[in-house]
Amino acid sequence: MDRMAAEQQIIKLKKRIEEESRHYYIEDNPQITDQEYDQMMRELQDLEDQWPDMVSPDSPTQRVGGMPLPFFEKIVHTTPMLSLGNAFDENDLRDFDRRVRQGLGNQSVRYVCELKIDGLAVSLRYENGLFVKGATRGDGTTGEDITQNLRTIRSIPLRLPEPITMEVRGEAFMSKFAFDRLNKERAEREEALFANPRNSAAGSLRQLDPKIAASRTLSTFIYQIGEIDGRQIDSHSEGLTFLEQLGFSVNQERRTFDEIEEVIQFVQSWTIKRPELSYEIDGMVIKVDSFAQQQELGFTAKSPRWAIAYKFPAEEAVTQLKDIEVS
Ligand SMILES: NC(=O)c1cnc(OC2CCCC2)nc1N
Repeated sequence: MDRMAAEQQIIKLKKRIEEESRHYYIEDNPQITDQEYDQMMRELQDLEDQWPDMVSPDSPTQRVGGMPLPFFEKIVHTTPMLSLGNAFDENDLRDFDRRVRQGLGNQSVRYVCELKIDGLAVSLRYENGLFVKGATRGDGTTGEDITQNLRTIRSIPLRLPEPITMEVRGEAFMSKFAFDRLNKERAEREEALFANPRNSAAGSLRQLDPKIAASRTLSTFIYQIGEIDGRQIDSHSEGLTFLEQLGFSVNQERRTFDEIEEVIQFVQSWTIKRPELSYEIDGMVIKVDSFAQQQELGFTAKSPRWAIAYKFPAEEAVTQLKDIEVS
C-alpha cells in the first residue's frame, strides 16, 4: 500500500472506530462484535507502525499513554469547581424553592433534576476540538492533572466533531458490575478490596501508571459546561443537549419541572428505583434551568444559590470489607 492509500485507510479506520466506540460506550448499543472492533484496531495500529508520522493524538491507539508519572502536576481551574449545598428532606427542598423564588422576585422558575452520580468530579479541557487536559476537582480551585488517565476512558472523546475550545465538568465512575468484577479479581490475588465503586474510581484515576487506569473499566457522565468560546447557550438543559450532540456521555434520566412539588415526587420515585441502576447515585441535583436566573441568584461563599443536592438516606450500613488502595 502506498503512502496516499495508507493515509486514506487510517482516516477511514479512525472514523469507523470512533463511530463504533460511541455506539458501544456512549449509547450502550454495539453495532459490531468485539472481534471486528479488535480487528480494526489491529489494522490501524499496523498502519501507524508503518507510517509513524501519520499518528495523531486523537487516534484511538493513543488512549493508553506512555510511562508512569513520578507525580501529578497541579492545575488551577479556569472557573472554580463548586461544591453543592445539601437538602436532606422534602422541607429542605421547599426552603430551597422559597429562597430561589424570593431571589428572583417571584418570576416563574424551571428546575432541572439530575441523578447525583456517586463518583469523582473531573474537569475536561478541549482546545480547537482536541482533548488537551483533564483534572480532578481537588479543593475546587486547584486539582491534579490526570489527563493521561482520563484519556483511557473510552466515553471521553479525544476529538469533538467541531473545533471548539471549552471546558466541561462531569463525574467519572465505575459501574456496579465493573466494581464487583474488579473486587473479585483482587480477592483472587489476595489484594485489599475497594469498599465501594466511588473509591475504586478514585483509586483508579489516582494511579500514576496509565496502563493500570486503562485496565479499570471507568465511565463518565458529563453534566456541566464551564467556559465555552463564543456559542450562545441560554439554559442548563440546552447545554446538556449540546453536550450530547458533541458526543459526550450525558445521563438520560434528567427531567425538568416547573413546581417543587413535582421535583419532590421525582426525587421520591428515584429513592425507590435507585437499586435498579447499573451505577451508584447518592441523591439528586436540582438546578435552576435558566442561565440568566442562575446569574441573578449568584453564589454563596462556596456554593451556587441556584442548585442544591438532595441526599438520599444512607442505605442500611452493610459491613464492607475495609479497603486501602495499594499503590
Ligand atoms: N455528581 C453529580 O452527578 C453532579 C454533581 N454536580 C452537579 O452540578 C454542580 C456542578 C456545579 C454546580 C452544580 N451536577 C451533577 N449531576
